[in-house]
Amino acid sequence: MKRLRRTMMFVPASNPNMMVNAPVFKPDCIIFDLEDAISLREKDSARDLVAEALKSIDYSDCEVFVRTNPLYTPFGEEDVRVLVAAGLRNVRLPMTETAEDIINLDELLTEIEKELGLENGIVKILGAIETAKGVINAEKIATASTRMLGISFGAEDFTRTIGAERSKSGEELFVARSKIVLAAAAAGIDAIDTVFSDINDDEGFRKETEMAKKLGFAGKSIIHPRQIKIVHQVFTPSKIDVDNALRVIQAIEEAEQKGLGVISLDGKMVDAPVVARAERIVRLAKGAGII
Ligand SMILES: CC(C)(COP(=O)(O)OP(=O)(O)OC[C@H]1O[C@@H](n2cnc3c(N)ncnc32)[C@H](O)[C@@H]1OP(=O)(O)O)[C@@H](O)C(=O)NCCC(=O)NCCSC(=O)C[C@@](O)(CC(=O)O)C(=O)O
Ligand SMILES: [Mg+2]
Repeated sequence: MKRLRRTMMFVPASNPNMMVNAPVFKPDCIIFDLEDAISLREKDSARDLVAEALKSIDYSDCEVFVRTNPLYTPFGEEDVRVLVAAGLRNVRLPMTETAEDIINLDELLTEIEKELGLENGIVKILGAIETAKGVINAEKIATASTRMLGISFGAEDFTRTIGAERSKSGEELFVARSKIVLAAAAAGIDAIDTVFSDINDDEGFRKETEMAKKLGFAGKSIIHPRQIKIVHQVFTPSKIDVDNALRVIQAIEEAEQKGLGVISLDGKMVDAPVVARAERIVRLAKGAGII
């Protein structure tokens, strides 16, 4: 079954306490961060900490990613080499701006997999798009490698690159968000929305999360455990949604037996796209364990 990626929680890779506790909060995914949350002085020790954590802590209830440093920095290649050897299977590549950025990582992973005797392609990539150039190239990035499992949006860096202030209403992000969702959908991979930095503003966070869901994102990057519940509430179908979806599927199955492809249910047309949406809701509900 397709994995749920409603929450991707950043955990600074210099904080052993947070690294140990992160799975207890049950985010769908954990991202150990070696990039912006780690100072230059700590880059090597943080990488070693992640390697140790991957080898010794059971993260099996969460999907684990590492946000490595970009490959154009002195740390990126070493991050990937050391951590794949320690068991990492998902790389979140920051500041992805072109298809070449992904292709370079793909080639490095191919080389490392060969050296370690791993199956070719076992390590997957999530490309983090967080610049104007990255947004413009989103379609090419999303299809640059068969390893791609998603693309994410990073609004903090993005607003910096376009010279805008980040607002809570998010008008300055609308086009970029939609472009990322479209690129991911066309490539058949997940789109993950950006972080919301004001940990204490639950109402603002919920609004932004609801908007991300409406736009078509599969989930949201987060920075604090208290944001998990809100995202899971928003991205998990409600009981009413699930009941309606099950009724739609049952109604269309009965109709098909009578040779009908389109019917009406409670005064609303039910045809193939409506059924496909209902099936998606059931899949999400099953993934979330509520069916
Ligand atoms: C903000 C704060 C310091 C607050 O900490 P505080 O300790 O004051 O919080 P408290 O409320 O006291 O925590 C209560 C209990 O929860 C534990 N706890 C808290 N947070 C936890 C956590 N994340 N994981 C596990 N455990 C956690 C804590 O250890 C404590 O446990 P305990 O002591 O046992 O009670 C902390 O959350 C934190 O560091 N967050 C991650 C920050 C980060 O990684 N930023 C970089 C990624 S974004 C970026 O780069 C932008 C981007 O690139 C994005 C893109 O591209 O997508 C772009 O451009 O947009
Ligand atoms: Mg960033």
